[in-house]
Amino acid sequence: MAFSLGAYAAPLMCKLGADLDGHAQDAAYVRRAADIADKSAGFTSPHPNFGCVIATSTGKVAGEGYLYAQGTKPAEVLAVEAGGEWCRSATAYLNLEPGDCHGDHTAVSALVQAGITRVVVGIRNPLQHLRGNAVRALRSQGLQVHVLGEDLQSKIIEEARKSCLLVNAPLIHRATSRVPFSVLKYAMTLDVGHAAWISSKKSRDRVFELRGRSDAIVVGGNTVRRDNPRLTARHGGGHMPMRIVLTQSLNLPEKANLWDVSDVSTIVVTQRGAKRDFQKFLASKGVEVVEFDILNPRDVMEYFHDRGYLSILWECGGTLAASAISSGVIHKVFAFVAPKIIGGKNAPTPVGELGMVEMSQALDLTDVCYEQVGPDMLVSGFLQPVPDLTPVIPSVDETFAIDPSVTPYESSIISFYKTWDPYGSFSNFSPHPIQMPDNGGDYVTWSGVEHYYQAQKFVGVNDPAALDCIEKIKAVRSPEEAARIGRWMQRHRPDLVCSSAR
Ligand SMILES: NC(=O)C1=CN([C@@H]2O[C@H](COP(=O)(O)OP(=O)(O)OC[C@H]3O[C@@H](n4cnc5c(N)ncnc54)[C@H](OP(=O)(O)O)[C@@H]3O)[C@@H](O)[C@H]2O)C=CC1
Ligand SMILES: Nc1c(N[C@@H]2O[C@H](COP(=O)(O)O)[C@@H](O)[C@H]2O)[nH]c(=O)[nH]c1=O
Repeated sequence: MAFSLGAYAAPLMCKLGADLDGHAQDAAYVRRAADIADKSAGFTSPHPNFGCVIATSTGKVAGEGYLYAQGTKPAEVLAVEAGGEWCRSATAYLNLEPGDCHGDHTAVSALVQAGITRVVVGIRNPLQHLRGNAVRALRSQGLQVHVLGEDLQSKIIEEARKSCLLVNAPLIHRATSRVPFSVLKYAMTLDVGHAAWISSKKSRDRVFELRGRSDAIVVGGNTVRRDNPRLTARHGGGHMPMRIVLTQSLNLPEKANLWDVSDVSTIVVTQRGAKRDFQKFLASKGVEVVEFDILNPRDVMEYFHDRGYLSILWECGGTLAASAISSGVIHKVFAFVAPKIIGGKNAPTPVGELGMVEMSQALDLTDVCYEQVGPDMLVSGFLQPVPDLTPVIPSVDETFAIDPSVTPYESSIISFYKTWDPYGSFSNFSPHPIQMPDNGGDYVTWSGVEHYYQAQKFVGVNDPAALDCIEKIKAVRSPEEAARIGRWMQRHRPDLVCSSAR
């Protein structure tokens, strides 16, 4: 049996719980696929989180894998590599119907070639142009495909399906609402949302993790003026989100931690025409400024959706939080509640004025979780439930397997900013290897365009550090990692950047 061991693919010959049968077994393995899929949240963005568990006919797990980062091997490929010969006549459990960024149905081919005979799919792909394609392709190859909620229905199956919806909530919300998935996070005492440090060190470590799962963090002008935050994910080696400041006045200090963009970028979003000189000052610091005619959270979020952002963490104060909630752009809330009371007649609230007067108008959270983090309680829940994308059509007839609730893409616009877009294979981040000539004219294979692009910044520079950087870029598995190394080096060692790339 040829097992290829790796951190993201594991051969296992154990049972998930004793004597699982029927729906219970299907549900348990799909949940497992969802659990491992979640391990790489943040790194996979803008891709969804994919997990695959392969179980033999006797219910033993032969192999499993999850997508480590965008552009790396699909979960299904890792799982069949780990399972080897044990995959013959086995069942593959997927939390999400595979997409097809390679244009060649890599995940489907891997399952078919490994001899898998049955596939259980947690949820269909929420993206219209991918939806139903892999299910149809697998069925056309003679595999039995069961989609939870369509071909399998019971309480336990419904719970497993829910775990699949939750693990890819950002993608599903983004696909249906056309704004990035937004999480509002705040810390409060038992009575108020004070400005000073409220939550414990453990809670703050948890915040770093939350930051690492997000594409960007949003704060308002007051928070920059009063807290001078850094908004970095300081949990070691994790994904670093961008920082976004929303300010109408642009009345911001010249000295601020957010203007240090050597490790991570900052975008300031403001009202058109605001303080032109300060805009120039920010630009000179490497901070991007974006102007809006009228600054409101919905327009800003639609803009960041179009720039390809998947998930946003709002760490603002109550004024902006209320405005964002009222605009309907906040999907989930994380409230850290510290067991302290500070009182105060004019004490700030974590969410400002929403115009509600009666408790019957209060917004209810759904799928609420309570978790003790050190001395604090973390209460989280959805302000907008994860949309249910189950098609109403029977899954046997795949011809009409298109979700009518997802707005069709404008036919005149070709979208390829992100790899999951309909023309995503044109994206720099698409996982297609390319061959390019080196200095001697010999063709060298690069993992993708982004790898090649980043490395070109340092080509021809007579310094061992430049060569070392090129080799590092070449070696990493994902385009995102290549981009991170290239951008980091460009900021920290501009002297290593060749003149044509400056
Ligand atoms: N307990 C906690 O978890 C947190 C507490 N805080 C505290 O909160 C205080 C700041 O609170 P607060 O002023 O509410 O928060 P913010 O500064 O986060 O948000 C308000 C500011 O956002 C800008 N803004 C841009 N667009 C809008 C809009 N459409 N609606 C509302 N504001 C918009 C304005 O900036 P401008 O004035 O520049 O135009 C406005 O003053 C600080 O003392 C900070 O310490 C902050 C974050 C978390
Ligand atoms: N006060 C408060 C928070 N405040 C948030 O954290 C920001 C500071 O981030 P940084 O500069 O990166 O450490 C601050 O501006 C505000 O958005 N967060 C919490 O987890 N707990 C707390 O008690």
